[in-house]
Amino acid sequence: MQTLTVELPDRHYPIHVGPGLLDDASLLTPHFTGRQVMIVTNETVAPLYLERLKTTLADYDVHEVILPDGEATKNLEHVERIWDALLAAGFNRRATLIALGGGVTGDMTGFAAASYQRGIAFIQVPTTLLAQVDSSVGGKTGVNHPRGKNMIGAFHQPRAVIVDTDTLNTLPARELTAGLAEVIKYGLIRDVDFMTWLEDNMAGLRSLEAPLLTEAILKSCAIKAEIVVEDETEQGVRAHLNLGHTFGHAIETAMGYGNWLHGEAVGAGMMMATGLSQRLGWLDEATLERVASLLNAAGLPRHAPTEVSAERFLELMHLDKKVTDARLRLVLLKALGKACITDEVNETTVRELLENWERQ
Ligand SMILES: NC(=O)c1ccc[n+]([C@@H]2O[C@H](COP(=O)([O-])OP(=O)(O)OC[C@H]3O[C@@H](n4cnc5c(N)ncnc54)[C@H](O)[C@@H]3O)[C@@H](O)[C@H]2O)c1
Ligand SMILES: O=C(O)C(=O)C[C@@H](O)[C@H](O)[C@H](O)COP(=O)(O)O
Ligand SMILES: [Zn+2]
Repeated sequence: MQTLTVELPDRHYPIHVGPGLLDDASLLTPHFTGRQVMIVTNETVAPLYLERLKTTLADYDVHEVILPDGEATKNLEHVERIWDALLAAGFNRRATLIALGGGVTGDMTGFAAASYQRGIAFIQVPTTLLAQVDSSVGGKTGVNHPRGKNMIGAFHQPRAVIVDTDTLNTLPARELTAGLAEVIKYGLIRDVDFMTWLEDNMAGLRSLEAPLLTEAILKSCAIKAEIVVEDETEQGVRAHLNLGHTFGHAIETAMGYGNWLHGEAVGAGMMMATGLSQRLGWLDEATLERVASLLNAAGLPRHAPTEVSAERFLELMHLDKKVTDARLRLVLLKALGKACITDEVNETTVRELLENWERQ
């Protein structure tokens, strides 16, 4: 097992990464704030891992909530199911929530923890690659609104992140690929050497070679932790983690939550952000090709869906949380490994990109 620490100014928490960690009570119990524990998971993950985690925690007062699966369930109705279960069990402020599953489970459990009795402790036990490299770290929690992605939420940091890398063995290939989008993101925004490493090792990652996956998870979490420590509530540099997301979230919302996976939409969105950076003269053609090849090698889409017109894109992109004073604020690339946030891109240039971008 290897451990990173997220060293926030006033708190810190561990990210433990390794095989078999679901069986290790000593990684979880020191972070409990009392004996009451509620595991939140979904109907796909529960048959795979819930009993094991409950056995690990047999000495505690452990309850469970099993939610339906899917991005379309990431809403207040299902957070309410968690609140209801906590109240029905008579849980108080000393209760601890555990999110066992992917980013959907983690985001909703985190938000339930942020809001139940004005805030209780929670622990992330991510079981998708995407959740292990991104959503379990950093404390962004929340739900979607029919009008826009992640529109309702709170910053609420977990007490610990426990990444059992064995759980990736049951993950469908499409979900692994979606997680690779966020892994590639870290290379693009901050670390060209990591991007080169990904180019060299993409085939091994996709065939679930454990040492490679562990290295990719550790590197991704290290980059994310570094950025979150610098800017916990996204006043500045944290927005770099949003590369491709202004386009990507528009795709997810326009297509109906769950039809394009988050990672797939971010893959196409990163390609569009890279294309815009090239149009602005910041990147050359060869760099654009290099990004396209890496996304392709990961099995990610590079084109936007035909169903989303330029007009609809722009409408949804204006709902992005980074927008200020009605101006789009986009995360683009000044160079490979060097992200920037800008509100100086002329909307006509964005419209031209959207009108001419190949659709699939
Ligand atoms: N909070 C953040 O910082 C942050 C960062 C990135 C993404 N997100 C959010 O995360 C969500 C996407 O997360 P995701 O990609 O994990 O999706 P997800 O939670 O829907 O999980 C993907 C699928 O894999 C299944 N699954 C989970 N673990 C499994 C396992 N080990 N074996 C087999 N199946 C398994 C799930 O049941 C689901 O069907 C989006 O809502 C996105 O907005 C949040
Ligand atoms: O942690 C962050 O900050 C991120 O932006 C990570 C993203 O991968 C993630 O999808 C996040 O939920 C997007 O945040 P949002 O504020 O645009 O909803
Ligand atoms: Zn994301």
